[in-house]
Amino acid sequence: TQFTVGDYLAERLSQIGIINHFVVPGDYNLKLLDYLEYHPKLSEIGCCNELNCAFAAEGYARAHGISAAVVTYSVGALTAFDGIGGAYAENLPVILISGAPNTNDLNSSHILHHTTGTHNFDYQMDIAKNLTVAAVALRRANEAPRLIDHALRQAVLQHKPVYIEVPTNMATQPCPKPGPISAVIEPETSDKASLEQATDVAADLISKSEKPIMLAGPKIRAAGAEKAFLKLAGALDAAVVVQPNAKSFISEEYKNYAGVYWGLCSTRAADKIGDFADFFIGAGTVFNDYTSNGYKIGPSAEQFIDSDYMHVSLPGYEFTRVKMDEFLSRLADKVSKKNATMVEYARIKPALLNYAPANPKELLTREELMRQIQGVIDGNTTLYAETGDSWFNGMQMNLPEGAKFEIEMQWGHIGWSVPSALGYAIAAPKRRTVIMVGDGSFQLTGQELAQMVLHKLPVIIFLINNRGYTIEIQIHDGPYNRIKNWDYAAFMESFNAEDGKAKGLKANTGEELDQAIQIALANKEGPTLIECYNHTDDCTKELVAWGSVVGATNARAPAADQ
Ligand SMILES: Cc1ncc(Cn2nnc(CCOP(=O)(O)OP(=O)(O)O)c2C)c(N)n1
Ligand SMILES: [Mg+2]
Repeated sequence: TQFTVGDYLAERLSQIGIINHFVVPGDYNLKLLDYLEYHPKLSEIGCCNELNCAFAAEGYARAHGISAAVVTYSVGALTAFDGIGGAYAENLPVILISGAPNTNDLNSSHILHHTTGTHNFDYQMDIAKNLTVAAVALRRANEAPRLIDHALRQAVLQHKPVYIEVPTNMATQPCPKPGPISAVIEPETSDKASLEQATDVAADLISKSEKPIMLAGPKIRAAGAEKAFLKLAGALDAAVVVQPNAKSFISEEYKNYAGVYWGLCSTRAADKIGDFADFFIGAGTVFNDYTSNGYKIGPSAEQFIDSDYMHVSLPGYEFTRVKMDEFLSRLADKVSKKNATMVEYARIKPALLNYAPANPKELLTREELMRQIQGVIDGNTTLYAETGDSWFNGMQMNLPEGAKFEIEMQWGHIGWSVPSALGYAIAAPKRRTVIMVGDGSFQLTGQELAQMVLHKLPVIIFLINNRGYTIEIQIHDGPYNRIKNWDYAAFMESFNAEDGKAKGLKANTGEELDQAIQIALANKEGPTLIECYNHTDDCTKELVAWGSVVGATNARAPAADQ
């Protein structure tokens, strides 16, 4: 049969490593979906809506490295864009593929369905350009190979989302076969002279410091620089702290690990050893308003080196085209031991958080809830922490070697965790995926549990029901933070319909939670949701403190000269 544009796109998606792609069908993309299904190494995962489809692809990329979501034009893509903005914010290469009107209609007087009913067909591409690092529209079959390869290469190199628009009559068009995939995936490398000079300058700054500390930020995973970071940490033998949205990117059992560096929300006295240090060697850090507690924590520019995927910032210097991992690895060859922060940390290192068991008959407290969730986390577990007090509860969890932690602190879209964890579990079915999600967040996207039932994914969902938007209450309260309660356990069971194996359980006491967890761990045939009682006022002290700082930061008056 004739090789087509649809075959080209399918082959390229498979060649960059995608096995499952996430879809919501629509008449603008049905033929394209057929070609993806024809491909022997691609199979689709259907989602209930396009926001969840984009989030599921985002989660697949967290576990698998790269992903694709396929949606229909306008009514599909516009909600998918919310998840794509999240993928951009979180440095995840999601390839958003959208159906589009037949090319014959684009410059005609025809009015088409799913559009605003005008002759303007550009609004979708205009939005896509703001939320991706490459946005292409396949208007002629002979251009498809070049445009597809360009978009995919930008996703692979920059670890950011891209957009490919496929008119409904394009997938079937004849198209040349692809050349070697190296054209798309060949990595970039540093400019040699810049790499040498950047590491000379950095080594000199470090030699002049007395107590350097290392700080891993959220972009270190996207840059694939974790090993190089540890090579430098080993050469220096300095203390290592991580930003909250880099938790687990460095093993919490690493000999020099000193906790999450997040001011008053820190763990393991990371803030104290950070205050002791006189120089920060950062990698992939982002001090946004939430991770800097209202711009109140973090090193001064004079005592801070940082690096992103392809550039390095040092006091008085900026080097472009220097790759983070190559920079860290090369720098490790040029530094000598400077372990003052590890010597000091040995003196101040606190005992690990360890709550005493509560009376099993008593109403669940937050501490008892967290003590029992801690017990579920083993070296094969990935813990998802949804926006809410789950951020602060999750942050305090101690992760054994091999455990992973997923959070979305830059985009911070409530409801992200359930669909994202679906994608994650599809990519990594052998891992134990556990979600901590509040009642408010869950109400946005909980229906995606249906796919976990369909695909028999044994995800464990701790639905923390504190009757409302507690994180918002702590930032600024009002009637809008109260929500209608659901029967979340029944909601979970409702997805079984005639043949599912999901379980929806309620836990109001320590004893009920313990029993529910045993049932959840034994349920290999589907997800288990445990609706946990949590009194509205029983939240972390960190959320209370952080909420007031963030609330005040949000409320700053306009600067006088604005
Ligand atoms: C898409 C989206 N819409 C609104 C918000 C604002 N927001 N952030 N957190 C919340 C409430 C979260 O409530 P829950 O999930 O119940 O969490 P907690 O009660 O804090 O444990 C809102 C409404 C948001 N972060 N994302
Ligand atoms: Mg809540």
